[in-house]
Amino acid sequence: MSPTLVTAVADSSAPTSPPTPSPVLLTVTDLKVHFPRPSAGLFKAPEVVKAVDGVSFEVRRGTTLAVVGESGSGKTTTALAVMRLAPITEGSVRLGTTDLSLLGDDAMREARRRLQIIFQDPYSSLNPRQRVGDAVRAPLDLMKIGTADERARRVDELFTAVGLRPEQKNLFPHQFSGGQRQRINIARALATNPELVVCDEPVSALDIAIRAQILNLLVKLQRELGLTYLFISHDMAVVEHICDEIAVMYLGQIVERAPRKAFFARPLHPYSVALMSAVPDVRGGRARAAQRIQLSGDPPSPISPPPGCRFAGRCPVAEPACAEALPPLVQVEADHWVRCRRVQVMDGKAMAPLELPVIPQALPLAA
Ligand SMILES: Nc1ncnc2c1ncn2[C@@H]1O[C@H](COP(=O)(O)OP(=O)(O)OP(=O)(O)O)[C@@H](O)[C@H]1O
Repeated sequence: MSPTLVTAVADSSAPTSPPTPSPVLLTVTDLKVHFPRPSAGLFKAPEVVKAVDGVSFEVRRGTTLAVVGESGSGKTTTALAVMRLAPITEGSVRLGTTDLSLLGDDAMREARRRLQIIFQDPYSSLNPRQRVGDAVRAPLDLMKIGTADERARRVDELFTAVGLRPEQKNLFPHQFSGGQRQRINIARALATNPELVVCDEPVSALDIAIRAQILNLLVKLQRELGLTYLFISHDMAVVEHICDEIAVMYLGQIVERAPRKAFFARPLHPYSVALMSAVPDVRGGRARAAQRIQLSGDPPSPISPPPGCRFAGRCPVAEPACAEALPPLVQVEADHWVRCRRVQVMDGKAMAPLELPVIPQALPLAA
């Protein structure tokens, strides 16, 4: 018997331990992206838009972290900064052991093969006058990867991987549907064999019927190629389908971070609870929509965020103290982090100050 088989037999009687988590691929530490704006008047100081204001997270290899939040919360800017397509004001973005924030232009060009992005709009992200095969091959040409024959073979392989036929490479973008165009964008993003793929709302411009197909394709490719996704979305139903972990952003900061199961079972931050209560498709169907937690007002300006909790002015359970000092992001349960002074921990269990509305049991249909 070979030593490997001996080990396998011996292990079969051992108690099963939880699977070892994969190593961290992406580490974002205290990321800030501040955009200067010209001053509004001759004697006024220039203003700064604090689009991302101290964001930290990690993504493990082969897993998906979803970043959610309302429009303007800083999701896209975070994604662009990770790609080094938005200027990093402070903080660091590490891919494995490489600190992307320190790389010069040449080194960053080289690093780009390891991380790619898929944008929201499958229409505008393709050049209408370029054959789609050339578009998919472009990153390989640009980075001088492989010979001409190898690049051509790779394009065929990529078309097949995303569910298209290699012969379709000679067509132009207008000859494809929206879903097919997004498949072409995915093929292009995968051309250089990246480790990290940043997906910025990749299905929100598509018809509902096509969304599930593209999400399933992303899941399949992740499984087959061991991809790591940073997935930006405002759609909780989409996120529940695809993520392993979730981070909720509000006005440039993360207010809650948790594994998918824990978050969808019981969000803890009042903003997360309000977001979830507004989603008719996630847990509770229309009954949930009828009991929506209405938030009053708009988020404050990212130019002059309030000194305390940034959500305090709209929070249904805020106390006066909430407006005084910014609460830190605190770990309240295993891997579950919340930025809210109202979340208390008792006997190792976090208590939410605002619970999701109770879902009435569906009534049986009358005979
Ligand atoms: N280049 C820029 N210059 C100045 N302000 C910017 C710039 N890019 C983004 N912002 C501002 O930063 C804030 C965050 O924007 P961002 O697009 O990251 O939010 P988002 O959560 O992705 O929203 P959406 O879902 O609408 O794209 C917004 O107030 C936005 O107006």
